Amino acid sequence: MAESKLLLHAEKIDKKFGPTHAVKEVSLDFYAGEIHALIGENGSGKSTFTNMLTGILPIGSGTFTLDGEQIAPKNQVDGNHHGVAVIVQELGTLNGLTVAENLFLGDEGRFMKYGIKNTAAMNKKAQELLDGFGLSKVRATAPIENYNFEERKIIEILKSTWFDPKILVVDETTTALSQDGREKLFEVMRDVRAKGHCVIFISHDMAEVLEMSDRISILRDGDYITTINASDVDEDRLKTLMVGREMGDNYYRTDYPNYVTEPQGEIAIMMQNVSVPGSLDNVSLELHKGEILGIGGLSECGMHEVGKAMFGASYDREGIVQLGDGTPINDINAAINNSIAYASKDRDNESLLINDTIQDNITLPSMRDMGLILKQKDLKAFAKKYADIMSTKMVGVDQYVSALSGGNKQKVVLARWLGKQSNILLLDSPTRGIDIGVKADIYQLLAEMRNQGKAILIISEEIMELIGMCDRILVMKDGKINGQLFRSPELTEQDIIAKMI
Ligand SMILES: Nc1ncnc2c1ncn2[C@@H]1O[C@H](COP(=O)(O)OP(=O)(O)OP(=O)(O)O)[C@@H](O)[C@H]1O
Repeated sequence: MAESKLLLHAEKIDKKFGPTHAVKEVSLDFYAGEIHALIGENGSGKSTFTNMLTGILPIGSGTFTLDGEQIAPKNQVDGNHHGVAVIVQELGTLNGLTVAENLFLGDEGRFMKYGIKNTAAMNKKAQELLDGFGLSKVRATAPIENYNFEERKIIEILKSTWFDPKILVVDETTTALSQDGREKLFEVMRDVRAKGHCVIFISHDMAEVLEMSDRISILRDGDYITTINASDVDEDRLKTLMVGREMGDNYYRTDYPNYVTEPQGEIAIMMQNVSVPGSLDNVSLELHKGEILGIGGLSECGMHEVGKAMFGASYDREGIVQLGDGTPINDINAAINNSIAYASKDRDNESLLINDTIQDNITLPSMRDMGLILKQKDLKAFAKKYADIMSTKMVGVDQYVSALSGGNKQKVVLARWLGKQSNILLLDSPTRGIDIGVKADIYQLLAEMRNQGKAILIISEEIMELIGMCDRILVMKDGKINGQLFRSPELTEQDIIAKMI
């Protein structure tokens, strides 16, 4: 750690949501010039703790003292004015506004003169910031909706740092980013530390936590457990501290089927010459029954459109998507009727009915299989069964999804498709935000489904996940497939990266 000046002190910070005691009198010190990781299982209180610091949530009780001054931000903009910024887990930019308006949201005052906003000056300043951040292709005047999830995340990184915050909270952001986006974020985090400020870094990736942080604090079920120096622990020790028990280190599949260059099994679904403007350029691929097919690539390679296009959810799709028997899949209804499941990377906007209950979210696509008369009791039991299989941390299935932690929301998405018993699963970033314990369970579940003959597509930014789980990996670049690699114990991250760039 560069310096050891106390920058932020949290004193008995506490928060309850009805019956859920999310954060229990947590006291913690953060120093100037450190990257301080906050780790814990899904629902352990990490986001609730930092959301109180950054003004997203009101403080239940307790105090935050930043640089000698007690702060209790009323909202995120107020937080910014107190020197704290956050990059949130989901989308932190607002639709309906331009890029420039998003960048300066709450800070428009700096461009006001005599009560009139100088939009030209605001756009000019925004473009300067974008250019300086290596984002020249993003136009300050364009609506934010013109940009995809990752681009919006990068814009959000810029938004959270241009005013030089003393504390930057990075809440499970890396899994939303591809390799190059991640490097950009790490660069920003190192810069904040070098300036003698502090990064609070929330991540479920233990290797990344060890690589990036100076100190690590652990929360378990809302309780503060301990703080350790990153240099004093290894991954296994961290995992044990986090979950409170020893963890095996075999997450992934250990089998290596002996086909080497040919996928086997019938074709479940295929794309032929599919193009989507700006994303996919004449892509053809086949997904087989009993196969886990991976798709990887750098940002802007188009990989996140593949799942959408196969699910019939892309706008302006050209080309053919059909099942092995020729049934066309041109819209979401046809996809669901033909036993196809899709989990989007943009979980809150595209996968969940965020203002609805866990029960509705899980039962929705299965209702059509449950007969004409739906009994509340049966729907509830159905939802509970699959939420429990996914170890969803919740008060009950009548709880709103918006009240769940990020990782638990993802469990609800997976529980929905598990309940539907879909034969074709198109999973974009399936373990994004999921803690290591549940991650291991999901991998086991996917391996079992594969053995039952289901066809599974995993689109992932996590190269190790692709290597560990897939029979075959397609690497995309510039909207096209740039290479194919087969499962092998010899396959390395470098083999995949080489085809990405
Ligand atoms: N707005 C809310 N209303 C009710 N309960 C909530 C709300 N926000 C969070 N909770 C609950 O508080 C607990 C802590 O959630 P929190 O989001 O802080 O966990 P987390 O450690 O950040 O998890 P993750 O790793 O999944 O992001 C969870 O049980 C969650 O369901």
